[in-house]
Amino acid sequence: MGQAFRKLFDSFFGNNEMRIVMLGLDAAGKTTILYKLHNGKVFYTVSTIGFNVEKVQYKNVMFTVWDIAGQGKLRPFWRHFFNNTVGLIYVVDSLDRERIGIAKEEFQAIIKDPFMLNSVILVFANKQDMVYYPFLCTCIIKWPNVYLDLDTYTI
Ligand SMILES: Nc1nc2c(ncn2[C@@H]2O[C@H](COP(=O)(O)OP(=O)(O)OP(=O)(O)O)[C@@H](O)[C@H]2O)c(=O)[nH]1
Ligand SMILES: [Mg+2]
Repeated sequence: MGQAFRKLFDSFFGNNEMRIVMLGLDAAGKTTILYKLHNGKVFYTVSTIGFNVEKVQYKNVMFTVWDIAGQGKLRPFWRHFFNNTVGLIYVVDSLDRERIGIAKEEFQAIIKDPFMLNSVILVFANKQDMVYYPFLCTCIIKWPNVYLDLDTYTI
């Protein structure tokens, strides 16, 4: 499990079962990450219709990680998963420059939702293995509980 994910999971010390949602545009890599977190393996994936859910044990805490479909027509359903959520992993495809504006708008809509106001947030810049010039992190973190993660982590 990579440093970015450890940082997120460590912030929940003291509780014994928690729910985390993983969101992002279609093909960002959410399902791939879910199964890598769950059992360390990368599987062939098809675009999710609905959601996948797996338990991820970290130290003595059990996380239930919900990977929700990211296709445009399915995004209106995201908000139904916000209740009782302690953490958000927002996955961005670093190669998908064309839709970075849409990814930003969707992210802004999520963090404005009243159910998400106290969530810990990890923004994960995925597919860094394919980026010719790896990101230099020069971003300003404005939101109080956002970890902006642009390092070349592998999970
Ligand atoms: N090169 C590279 N490809 C990746 C990475 N993560 C995922 N992919 C590929 O990206 C494609 C989409 O991955 P998924 O995990 O299915 O994407 P998703 O976010 O679950 O998409 P939806 O289910 O449609 O919301 C697949 O072909 C993956 O193999 C990565 O870190 N690097
Ligand atoms: Mg998926």
